[in-house]
Amino acid sequence: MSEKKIGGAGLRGQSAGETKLCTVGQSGSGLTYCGYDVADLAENSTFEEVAYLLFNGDLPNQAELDAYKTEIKAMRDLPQALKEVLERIPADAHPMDVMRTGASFLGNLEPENDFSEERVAANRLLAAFPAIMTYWYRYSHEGVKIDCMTDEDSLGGHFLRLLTGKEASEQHKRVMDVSLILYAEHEFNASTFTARVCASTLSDMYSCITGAIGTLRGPLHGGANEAAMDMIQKFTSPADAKEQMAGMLARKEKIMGFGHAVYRTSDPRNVVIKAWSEKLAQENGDTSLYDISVACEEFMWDTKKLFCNADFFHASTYNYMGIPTKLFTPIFVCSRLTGWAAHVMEQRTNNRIIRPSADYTGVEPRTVGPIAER
Ligand SMILES: CC(=O)SCCNC(=O)CCNC(=O)[C@H](O)C(C)(C)COP(=O)(O)OP(=O)(O)OC[C@H]1O[C@@H](n2cnc3c(N)ncnc32)[C@H](O)[C@@H]1OP(=O)(O)O
Ligand SMILES: O=C([O-])CC(=O)C(=O)O
Repeated sequence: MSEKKIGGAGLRGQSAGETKLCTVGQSGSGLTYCGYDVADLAENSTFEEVAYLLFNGDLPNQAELDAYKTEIKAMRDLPQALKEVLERIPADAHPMDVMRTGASFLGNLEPENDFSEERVAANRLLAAFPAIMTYWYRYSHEGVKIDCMTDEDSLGGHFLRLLTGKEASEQHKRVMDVSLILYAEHEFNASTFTARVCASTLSDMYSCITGAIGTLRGPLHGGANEAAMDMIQKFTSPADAKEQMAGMLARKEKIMGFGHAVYRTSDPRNVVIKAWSEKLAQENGDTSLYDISVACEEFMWDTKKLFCNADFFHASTYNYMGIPTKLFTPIFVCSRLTGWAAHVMEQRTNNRIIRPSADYTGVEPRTVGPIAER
């Protein structure tokens, strides 16, 4: 096997375009959406305000926010044909495949006919994703056909109610809101770049989002929150976590939820979600999952100088809220839809088809010989 190329591989460090939406790692570790620090947004805004910000470039005033929330609340239900498709997807399907099919099928029923409908398509997906995920989950796992409309004020609260059929606590609703804010946007990450490449061919919003979901699914990207949960659940104590992780590193296994393509010393989303994980652990009374997670964080920093990315403490946070592990990455979809759609709209305002070049490393030119002589 030839030696792995690190330098320019994966387009690392290269600018592939301009954006007004986000900066990542500009001061080493910072993250801003349209000029606002993500920690400020997580403390002082709601996910709906962030969605509005990404789609419009500015935070809404109260009247604008009220109107926006009313608009997307009315779009939460699913068409009957989509419910029937979701009912046919087996319980052991990957929930990200369900999200991909849900987005794609909705695009058949309610296509974006031209770019003047891009906001409607984006808002429709935003409003419908929680029901796409939970309608399939509860039908396939519990045999229940849920009512996809709720009176919940926030998208996070709406999702939690669809998942359990009961109203979640104010604390859990707020944690979900913060989580959706943290995951909303991240510049030219792999899934967003996929969406922009698709948009650059002048394709429709649903195709861009469907492609982005497929890209987010992988464990090196959004799938890491689920993979991190699978890992920490196997550890019996902080000491066991350190011992097992040492073995994983010796076997050159990737530790999910650690490291980043852009940040070098920390991911600013980690400190926010870690604090919520700790609060939920205390509320729960059993802090062992949080303690194990902290041991993992210490071990990875001490041995490899690798830090937790946004995904790692999301695992324990969601687990403390009783969310099934297989829904972790689909929740990421519900949030990142805002970033993806905003990038699609931005790409369309100043478009040139994205088509880079490749350095050829294949065989020298040759001719096709007769098949009997090959
Ligand atoms: C929301 C998100 O999408 S955040 C990212 C979520 N993904 C994960 O948590 C998966 C685990 N992490 C990784 O695989 C990587 O750190 C990535 C994909 C996030 C970034 O990849 P890169 O930019 O190539 O990482 P970077 O250049 O810093 O790392 C180089 C070396 O560091 C080591 N390294 C980086 N991350 C890890 C890790 N989590 N575990 C073990 N070793 C690691 C590896 O030795 C890697 O060498 P390799 O190419 O032989 O695997
Ligand atoms: O930026 C990246 O490469 C991955 C990431 O953290 C994200 O998409 O949130």
